Amino acid sequence: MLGHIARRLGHQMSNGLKGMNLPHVLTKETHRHLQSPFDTICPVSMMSLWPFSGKPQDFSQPNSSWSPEMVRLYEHYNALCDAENENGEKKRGPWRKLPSYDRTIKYATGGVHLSKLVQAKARLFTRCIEEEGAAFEYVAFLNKVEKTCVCVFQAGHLLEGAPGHLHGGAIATMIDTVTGTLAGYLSGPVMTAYLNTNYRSPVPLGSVLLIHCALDRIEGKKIFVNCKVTSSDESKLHTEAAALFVSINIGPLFGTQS
Ligand SMILES: CCCCCCCC/C=C\CCCCCCCC(=O)SCCNC(=O)CCNC(=O)[C@H](O)C(C)(C)COP(=O)(O)OP(=O)(O)OC[C@H]1O[C@@H](n2cnc3c(N)ncnc32)[C@H](O)[C@@H]1OP(=O)(O)O
Repeated sequence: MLGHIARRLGHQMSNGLKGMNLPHVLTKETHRHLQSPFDTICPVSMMSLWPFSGKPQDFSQPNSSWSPEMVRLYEHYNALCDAENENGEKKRGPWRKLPSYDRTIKYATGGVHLSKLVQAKARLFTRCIEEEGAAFEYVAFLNKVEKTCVCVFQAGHLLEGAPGHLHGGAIATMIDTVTGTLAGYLSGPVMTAYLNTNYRSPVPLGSVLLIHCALDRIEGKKIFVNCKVTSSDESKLHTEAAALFVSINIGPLFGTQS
């Protein structure tokens, strides 16, 4: 039910919202799935789930803080999104650029325990610093066929850990985000159960990195994803990780019991 909505949302997000009337889709989907007599979350079907006042800002578009290497890699993966067939005609390939917003769903409040103020001010952690280039600059691409995701990440000056180097928590945050996005795309709403991270070599602050994630396997509601973080030319391994995501019921995220 809500899983279906979220999965559809994930698909639409990965399609870049092109040509979509999302408020309409969300309302239609929500109505379609929440009007069962068994649903206890009637209020959700009454409200718009569209979280943004106007057109949402996609924070994974190039901005003036992006280094030439960041732009080069963005353009490289972006070009893979439009493949050509044998006649030289443009067709959609397996790659999709994923848009990135500073919130996902307005009414995914995080639970009834949150105050209205916290709900109103909540932002996705990786998109909470407004100064361009200061923290997490990233863009992710999904390969639907291979069930992989690659993220180009430029680590800003506010993410320092050891002097001059990237904080391990910032690296783990990005791995969680990209592996979680892949798991969420494949299985609908999930939460991280574990994220085992091995830091192999330090990352100079300001570096551009590649985060490669791939699905290992799905066992029931468990989604296992592996991840490697390398330098932008892939010659240096910085971090390896293995993550387990578990499919969840998103009712509690809407402040309901189901
Ligand atoms: C909605 C839209 C979707 C669209 C998607 C695309 C859009 C993308 C947009 C934006 C991208 C942003 C992406 C950000 C991603 C960030 C994610 C986070 O950081 S989440 C925060 C940190 N995580 C927690 O706080 C969890 C806390 N833990 C829990 O809530 C529970 O423990 C949970 C949900 C993980 C599991 O609880 P249970 O009650 O549902 O399930 P049980 O029965 O305990 O476990 C199920 C199976 O998993 C195993 N399991 C659970 N935890 C395990 C563990 N730590 N290690 C090993 N196995 C574990 C169990 O042994 C069991 O296995 P057996 O079915 O018996 O084979």
